[in-house]
Amino acid sequence: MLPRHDHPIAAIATAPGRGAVGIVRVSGKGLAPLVQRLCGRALKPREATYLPMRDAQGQPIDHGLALFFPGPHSYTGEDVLELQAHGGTVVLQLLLARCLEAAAELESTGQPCLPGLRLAQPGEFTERAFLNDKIDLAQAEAIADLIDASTEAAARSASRSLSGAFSQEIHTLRDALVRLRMLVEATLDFPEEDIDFLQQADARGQLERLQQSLDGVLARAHQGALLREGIKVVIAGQPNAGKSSLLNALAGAELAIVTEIAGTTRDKVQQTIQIEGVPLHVIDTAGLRESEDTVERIGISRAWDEIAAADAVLFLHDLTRQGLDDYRAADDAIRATLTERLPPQVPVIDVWNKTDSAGADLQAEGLRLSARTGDGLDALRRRLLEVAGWQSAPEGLYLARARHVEALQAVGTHLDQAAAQLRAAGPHLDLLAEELRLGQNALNAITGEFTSDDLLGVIFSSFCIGK
Ligand SMILES: Nc1nc2c(c(=O)[nH]1)N(C=O)[C@@H](CNc1ccc(C(=O)N[C@@H](CCC(=O)O)C(=O)O)cc1)CN2
Ligand SMILES: Nc1nc2c(ncn2[C@@H]2O[C@H](COP(=O)(O)OP(=O)(O)OP(=O)(O)O)[C@@H](O)[C@H]2O)c(=O)[nH]1
Repeated sequence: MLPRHDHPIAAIATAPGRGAVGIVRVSGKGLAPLVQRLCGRALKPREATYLPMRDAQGQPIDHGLALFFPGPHSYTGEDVLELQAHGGTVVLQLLLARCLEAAAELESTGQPCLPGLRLAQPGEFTERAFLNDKIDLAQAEAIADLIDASTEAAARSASRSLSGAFSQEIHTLRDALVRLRMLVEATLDFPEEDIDFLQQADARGQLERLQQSLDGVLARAHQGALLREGIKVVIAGQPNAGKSSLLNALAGAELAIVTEIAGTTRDKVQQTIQIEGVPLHVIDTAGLRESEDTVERIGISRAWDEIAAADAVLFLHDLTRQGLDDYRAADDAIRATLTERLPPQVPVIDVWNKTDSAGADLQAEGLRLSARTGDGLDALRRRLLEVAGWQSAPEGLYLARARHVEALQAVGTHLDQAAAQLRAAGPHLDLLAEELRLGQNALNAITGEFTSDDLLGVIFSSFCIGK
């Protein structure tokens, strides 16, 4: 059996459903005979040809455009054939089936080319582009992110990553790291050169500059990841504080049910809102209180599950009730449980709601707003962005993933260890060399050099079919 990547692959490349035009795409080595069989003629490279696309009996399935990209000058780096037909589900299915059938016919006539044309798995075209060095891993991820982008800012920065802006920064870091490694390795190989040699070459200065550049890239990657992934904000508080009203006000739509009856919200309601292009996944939860009602108790237990998984918690209070002892006691109890269950780095934002109907003399710390009138919402939006760590989009931002941020943090840890060795009185040069090597590995994992097959599988399988 051939290795997976040696089989030619075929798929419908356009979104399922009706469309003006739909594309069936085939990629593999040596597709020319298949082109001949499917199109009844050879095609000029990279030129659209209008022709009938026929079934096995010679009956036309459709009339459309055929395009042949001989490898390596194609999306995947292999031969690519595109059949651009009318975008109906059945037409495209028939064309796809015809491709598989024509390949099987060629095989049965003993043609040595084109063994085992099969349906492509999700992301497999792009995976081939990666394996054939058309793009690196960060660029492949940017393709998926561009397709999935839900805001203009996300799309523009994914496009910048795709054209290599992020990869370029990684290469620059890696080049500097490799220079430093060469210096250290040379010192290891020639022990008589000893530590003076490193001092003369200003190894410490080189490492410091590298750490500074890394910090810059990390900050930008973090912003890019924020733009892609957003943060999860959970609105929590006692029943009737106005949590559902606040979600609705932030979303600008009546999503969650609002009533004056305490305990209205039973199950979580989630909405992604955007502030300056940053996606915030806001979740309204059941009001927190002691309850005998079975359904409400399940809702409250789910609320705590959501809170435990939050990046930030909006602790909502009712200004009109802040003077009541019972109310304050219940809030204190909630705060105690929040402190107990939340990791210390998760911020809790205190927000007092219903300013429109509370007296001016009331004292309360935290933000004040009215979900009803919208007063104070802008300040809350700004606070949320601040908590998310968003520093208003710098020019030329690129999209990044949490995976990239984690890898860059790992590089930082190795560089810190390396710096500690360099500063030590009797530095262990072999340990220093090892930290630098590990740092380089972590950088390589971003662009996909020496990345494990498992990780590649996870990344590409999240693509859509035909991509
Ligand atoms: N019809 C169609 N549109 C599409 C795609 C496609 O596969 N088919 N793409 C699929 O995602 C994207 C474009 N991606 C592509 C990337 C490289 C090449 C290509 O032919 N590259 C050659 C030549 C480059 C050049 O002339 O500068 C090469 O790399 O050598 C084609 C499409 C978006 N639009
Ligand atoms: N005056 C005033 N009333 C508000 C405001 N926000 C919400 N309310 C009212 O407070 C009551 C409760 O609002 P909800 O949004 O359902 O409160 P909740 O916190 O989701 O309640 P549960 O689902 O019971 O947990 C409703 O009668 C709302 O109209 C506000 O800003 N001002």
